[in-house]
Amino acid sequence: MVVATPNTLRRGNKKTTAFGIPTIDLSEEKSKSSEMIVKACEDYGFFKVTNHGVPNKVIARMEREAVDFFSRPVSQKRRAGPATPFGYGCKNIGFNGDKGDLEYILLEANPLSLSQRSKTISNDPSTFSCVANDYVNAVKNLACDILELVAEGLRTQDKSIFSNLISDSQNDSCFRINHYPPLTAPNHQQEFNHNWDPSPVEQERLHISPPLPTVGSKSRIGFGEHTDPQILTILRSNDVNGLQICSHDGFWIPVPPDPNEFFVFVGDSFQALTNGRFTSVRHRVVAMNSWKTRMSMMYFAAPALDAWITSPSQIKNKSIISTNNSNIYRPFTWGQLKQIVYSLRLADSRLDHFKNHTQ
Ligand SMILES: C=C1C[C@]23C[C@@]1(O)CC[C@H]2[C@@]12CC[C@H](O)[C@@](C)(C(=O)O1)[C@H]2[C@@H]3C(=O)O
Ligand SMILES: O=C(O)CCC(=O)C(=O)O
Ligand SMILES: [Fe+2]
Repeated sequence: MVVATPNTLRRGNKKTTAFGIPTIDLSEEKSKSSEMIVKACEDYGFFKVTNHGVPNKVIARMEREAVDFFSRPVSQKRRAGPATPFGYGCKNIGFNGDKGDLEYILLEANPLSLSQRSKTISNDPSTFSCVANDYVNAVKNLACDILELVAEGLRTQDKSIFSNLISDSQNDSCFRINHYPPLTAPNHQQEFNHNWDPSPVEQERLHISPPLPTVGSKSRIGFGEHTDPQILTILRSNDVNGLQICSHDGFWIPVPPDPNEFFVFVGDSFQALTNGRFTSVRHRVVAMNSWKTRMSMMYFAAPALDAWITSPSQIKNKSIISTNNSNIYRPFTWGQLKQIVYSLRLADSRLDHFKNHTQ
């Protein structure tokens, strides 16, 4: 795959940043932003939102708690692990041998689990769980607003058809904080590896096979290419680069970081809900010549485990579903998709398992 240069990235006359990422200002008129969001979901499965309404204070507090956690000695961080899949993880992603150059915490996004898990994460668990809850609620509201705008843009009768899925009290959403080491600061890197590398005994137990994957000589894979399985992902990072998205024509597009704004990813479930009109965006994180640590926070908005993921009949008419009227996927529940997701590798494509045979 080729890393695109800025010139190859500009398409049409869409409102974009210098690097071609569609940007939607949520303070604009609803009809305009809903149309732009639908277009961005079709063209990229990815966009940036400005004037998102999430208070800076909520973001700053979450960032402070996360920085505090990752700066602890590894022995303390391990009390919150290993990630199975929730908890503290280091270099291992999922259960099937995927590796990345990062450490992370993966949390269930509901208040009860957050409060339980906080006890292993922080010396002041009630503050951590309160701060994480505030953050999760704020980004969940943002995700609901975006899903309502999508419904508006697709002209569905029920404007809450998608947002209801993730606001359900049984929703299975999760929250992840990733922490990537810098690539080029030798001392820092040494300290990072010293702190993070599992012992030889643990390496054997975890079936670790170094070295970590690379792309070219001056970069290392932080988080390998994949699509997110949920409906929507809401990402916020510090000002360190590394995130890349894959365009429909196969170019890796670097996404300039913007700590003040949020990035939104279409997930596999949204692809199925729109009968393939939207496609989930492949993305990855590549550590490149940076002296700084990247830290990103992702809210993965998912429905309840028993919720059916199927394209609503209202949007199955030809004017809205772009390709054809027939269902690409047979109906499945989020729980069924999740089971497939965890049986596969990071880069695998999961929706193929639910394709209708006539396709
Ligand atoms: C290798 C894996 C990790 C993952 C579950 C999987 O089997 C395949 C998808 C991975 C992913 C990517 C997006 C999110 O970060 C995540 C939490 C998810 O829902 O799917 C991770 C899973 C994980 O790290 O547990
Ligand atoms: O850390 C990032 O910037 C993105 C990570 C990601 O894609 C994920 O955790 O699913
Ligand atoms: Fe992702």
